[in-house]
Amino acid sequence: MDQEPPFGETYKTLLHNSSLGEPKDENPLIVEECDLPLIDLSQLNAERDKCIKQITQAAREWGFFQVVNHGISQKVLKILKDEQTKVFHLPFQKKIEDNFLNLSANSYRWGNSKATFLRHVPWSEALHLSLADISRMDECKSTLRSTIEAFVAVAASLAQSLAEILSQILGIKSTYFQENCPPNTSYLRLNRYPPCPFPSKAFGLMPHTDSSFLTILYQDHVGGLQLLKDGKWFRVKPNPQALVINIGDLFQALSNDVFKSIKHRVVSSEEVERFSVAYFYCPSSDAVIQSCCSTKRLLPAVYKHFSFREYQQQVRKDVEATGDKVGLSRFLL
Ligand SMILES: O=C(O)CCC(=O)C(=O)O
Ligand SMILES: [Fe+2]
Repeated sequence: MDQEPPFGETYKTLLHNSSLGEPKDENPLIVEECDLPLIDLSQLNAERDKCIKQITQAAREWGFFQVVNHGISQKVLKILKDEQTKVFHLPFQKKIEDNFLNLSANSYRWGNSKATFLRHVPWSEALHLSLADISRMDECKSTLRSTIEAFVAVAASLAQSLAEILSQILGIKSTYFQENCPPNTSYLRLNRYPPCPFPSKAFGLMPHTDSSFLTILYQDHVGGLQLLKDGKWFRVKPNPQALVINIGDLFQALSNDVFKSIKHRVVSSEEVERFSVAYFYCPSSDAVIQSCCSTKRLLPAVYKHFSFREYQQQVRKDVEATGDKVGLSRFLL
């Protein structure tokens, strides 16, 4: 189909060599179903302390949880999925045009041109948008744009509220996120995972942690998201009413390892395409991340101070050099 990126042709050699020297999987065979903690955010009104405790506990123990009554209507989520489908179903040649949807260069991404192993090729395509880009989006895609804007407006305030809740037990001042994450410093990523003929050889998205403070994910009904907990991979069962929240590297560093940025990956289906939307709550490039050592936890800092710019540059450098991200361990003291 002319909508599909040319995975088979581009990665022919990697496919051919795929049994040779590919990096080893971490526990590839053990995949279990898991019931992520499911938190009803409407309880923040009636039983605030109990709900805050659930959120904090989930972030410590899992680094991942799901929320319902999150404020994003099912109607917005449905229109977003429909619009996302239309955009990714445009011909591949159109998607790689300069100025596609009037977005910045490299907003449309697929595969990984730097990969030297099939294991490092994400069998997926994505639109990676800085929030500042959204207002420039092509007028002829006005429904996509207005739906993204509706999603982002709620996601932004949800992200800030969750971050503020989580920061309470760390003793971080309540204005920290307001000050460091002004509007438009976060990112939105629309993902599409085409059916993959070799789901055991290539990931839809390889194991990674997110570089954000936290990520809000909306996944469709197909499934395929897995997370690594206690050395085992767990499938996250799709819940159409829920959003998935995960802690990112910046919160792990800020919390001095109290909250965990957990590795996750996507295993594609052989038969059906899958869509997801990820909102990465990020600070401005100049923001300095400094491990908090709250009065209750006088543990020495685990990480050096670093700016978000330094972190992003290091990630880019590692991905270019090896096809993979090293992440927080680069900044250990
Ligand atoms: O598609 C998914 O379920 C996960 C997406 C993801 O992890 C990401 O975009 O960073
Ligand atoms: Fe992710």
